[in-house]
Amino acid sequence: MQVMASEPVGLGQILAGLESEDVVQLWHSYRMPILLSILAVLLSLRLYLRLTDKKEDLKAIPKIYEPPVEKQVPNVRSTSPATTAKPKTQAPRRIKGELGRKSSQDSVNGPREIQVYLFFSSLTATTDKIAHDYGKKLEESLKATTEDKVHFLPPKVLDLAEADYDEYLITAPKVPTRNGEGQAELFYLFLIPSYNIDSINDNLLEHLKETHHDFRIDTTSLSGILGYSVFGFGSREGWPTEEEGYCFQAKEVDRWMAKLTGRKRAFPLGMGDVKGDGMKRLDEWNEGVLDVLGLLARTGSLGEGVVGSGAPDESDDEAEVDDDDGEVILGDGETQVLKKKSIDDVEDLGAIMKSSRPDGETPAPIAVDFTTYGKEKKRTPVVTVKEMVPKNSPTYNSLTKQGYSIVGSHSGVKICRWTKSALRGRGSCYKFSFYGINSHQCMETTPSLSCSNKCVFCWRHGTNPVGTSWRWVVDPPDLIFAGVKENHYKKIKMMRGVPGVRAERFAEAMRIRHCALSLVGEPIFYPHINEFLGMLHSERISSFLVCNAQHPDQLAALGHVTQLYVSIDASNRESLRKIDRPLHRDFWERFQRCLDILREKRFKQRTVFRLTLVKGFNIEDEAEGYADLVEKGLPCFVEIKGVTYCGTSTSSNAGLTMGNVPFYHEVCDFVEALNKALAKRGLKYGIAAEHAHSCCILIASERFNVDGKWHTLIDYGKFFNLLEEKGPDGDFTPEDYMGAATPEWATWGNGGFDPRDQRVDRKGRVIEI
Ligand SMILES: Cc1cc2nc3c(=O)[nH]c(=O)nc-3n(C[C@H](O)[C@H](O)[C@H](O)COP(=O)(O)O)c2cc1C
Ligand code: SF4
Repeated sequence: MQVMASEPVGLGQILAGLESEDVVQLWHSYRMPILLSILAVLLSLRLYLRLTDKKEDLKAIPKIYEPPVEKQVPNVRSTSPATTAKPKTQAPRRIKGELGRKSSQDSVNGPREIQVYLFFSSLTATTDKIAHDYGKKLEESLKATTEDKVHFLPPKVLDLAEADYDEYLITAPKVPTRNGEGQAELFYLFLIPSYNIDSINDNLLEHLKETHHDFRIDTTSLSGILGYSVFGFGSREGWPTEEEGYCFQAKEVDRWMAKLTGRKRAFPLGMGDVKGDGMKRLDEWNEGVLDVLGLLARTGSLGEGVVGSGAPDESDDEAEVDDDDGEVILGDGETQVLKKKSIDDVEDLGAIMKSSRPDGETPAPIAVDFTTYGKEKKRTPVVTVKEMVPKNSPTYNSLTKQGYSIVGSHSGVKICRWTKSALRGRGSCYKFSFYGINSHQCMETTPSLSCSNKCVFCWRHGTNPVGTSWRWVVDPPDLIFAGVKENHYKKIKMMRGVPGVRAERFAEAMRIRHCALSLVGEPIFYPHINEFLGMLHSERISSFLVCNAQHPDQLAALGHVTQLYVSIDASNRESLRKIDRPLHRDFWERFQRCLDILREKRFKQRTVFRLTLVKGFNIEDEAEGYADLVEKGLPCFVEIKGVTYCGTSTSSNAGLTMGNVPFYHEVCDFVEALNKALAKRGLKYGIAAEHAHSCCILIASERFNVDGKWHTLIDYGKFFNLLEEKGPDGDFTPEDYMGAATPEWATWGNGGFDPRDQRVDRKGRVIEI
């Protein structure tokens, strides 16, 4: 074999050309360099592996134990030896809050102990004195609240000018229980006057803000406390409104505490004018705070709706709550919420109702003609067939998901959008402007979720049963009355932790004064509606009842209500058929009879026509037709309202789009045309009031115009007195309980927004008016 040194030859070629002797020969000649090269390669490989060793063994064989987790340090800013002695880590540690914990008490022996801290600031000593007096009063009240399993330690009153923020306002301090075996749970109260000059409040706010933004600390580092509440003092003399700075620093403290505690606002921010209602407001706030502390003592939780309570329906996120509720209004001022589609149409519902029976059977229900409830007819006992909204039915699930509480088997209650808005001082519904109804004291309910129409503008036909006769179990009125009240109050209480809720309105809301029987369904469908009304009135709760002009016998048999509405959704037969999609074949005749009954009742009841305007359905060229209907029924009032579109499947199924929603100026034009048409007929009516915010205008009979002034408000006290004196069928007229003059700001041309409140847009931003 020849190896050509001058040409580069491949190892393969060389080996291929070798005989076995050649190989031996080659080995003898080159074995030393070969062996040395192999050794060098092995040594370099070993060296390389050692240098690049990354403990890959973790991947292959997981460790069977974890190193002990470093214990939490309570106070990162503290310089105490206990803190500095802790082992340090390279990266900054995060101090964590304890959101969602039910009880922070570690003690296993003895009762739980709760320590209330009352923080205050004071420049001119007023709050200093109030805080110390209040501290003593609180101590007495808490003694009474103390239960076997819970002990309230005497409250500690702390001046924010002296208190160590690091100790109390970074993380919850560890306060040993009396037997030293555990830790007390903490509750914070703040009494904060506001100053538009530099003061201790600025330090406090700066501290809260810094703590929230400190990257080493959990953003909710104070979530270890049970809850907090703030009360602010200010002076309306110098700072008349909140926009002008009234109690502005208390609001700020409340806001930052909400962030730091993970929204554990146990009771809404209270505010009081030091030269006016200050002490009264403080008392109201104190009552609320005591209620919550009582609840904490009994249950260890802040109650439903408050974050940290662990309840499924904890209040919304601070930021989210500032947004619009996501509620949609269709048809009228009453809140009708539909966020999610559940059932597409009423036809589905029939099938669902059938299939929802536990036994899967579909018995032929015996229809009970509820129209036998008329005065002259004998009441037929109602045959129990099945429940209208059984607990396991999709209807039930759908309604409860939308925020309804179902009471018994056919009644519902829901806190309306305006009630929430009024609680937050963001405006009441048009019924406040027109009739003096306090929205935050109004309960919206129905004793019958079922209805006999499928109105295009009403989303409700998508989720609740329909029928022309009552075919269901009938719940007794006392069960419904107790149930709706209980659920209404429960829902109001859930607003406690919502930002912006005003303490005084919250306190007032715990007394229902009005009931709007118009939520969903047809209230007079319920066979015991008169008994139910009697219960409302016996507690001096006013009744605004809305019916759909399809049940003349029930209408005729109805006793006194504070205000009686009939929905007038169209001015002629064809239009009514298209818009209301009634189930009754003789719907037009029923409608006409209802108008006749209303005419007869006009000197006994405050009768109202409610018109809901839907562009393309019932506005165009119908002013004259509506005027004819007014001439027939001669109602005391005509409420005209533009439909509000929600964009849900149900409304779009009904062929409704945003294009069907009239602008406010279009509603105004219509109202003026109707007013002219009424005058043309010699009818004595006039445009009395408006609530532009909800696109609603009121035409009133001149019976309610005294000396050139409209008197659309109601004297509720008088109404109840008359009712008590004369009974539900007694002889008294709407004029007998006519209230004071309609406030100037609510009259036609003045917008109608309650000047006490602040107007906000859908994102909660203040609207300048
Ligand atoms: C210098 C000064 C500035 C004030 N600024 C405001 C203010 O901006 N907004 C407000 O509502 N009240 C304001 N007030 C009213 C105080 O909040 C109110 O008088 C309070 O009760 C004072 O409490 P104190 O006596 O404990 O300091 C101010 C009072 C003072 C003396
Ligand atoms: S009347 Fe009552 S229930 Fe109806 S919208 Fe007004 S506040 Fe709500």
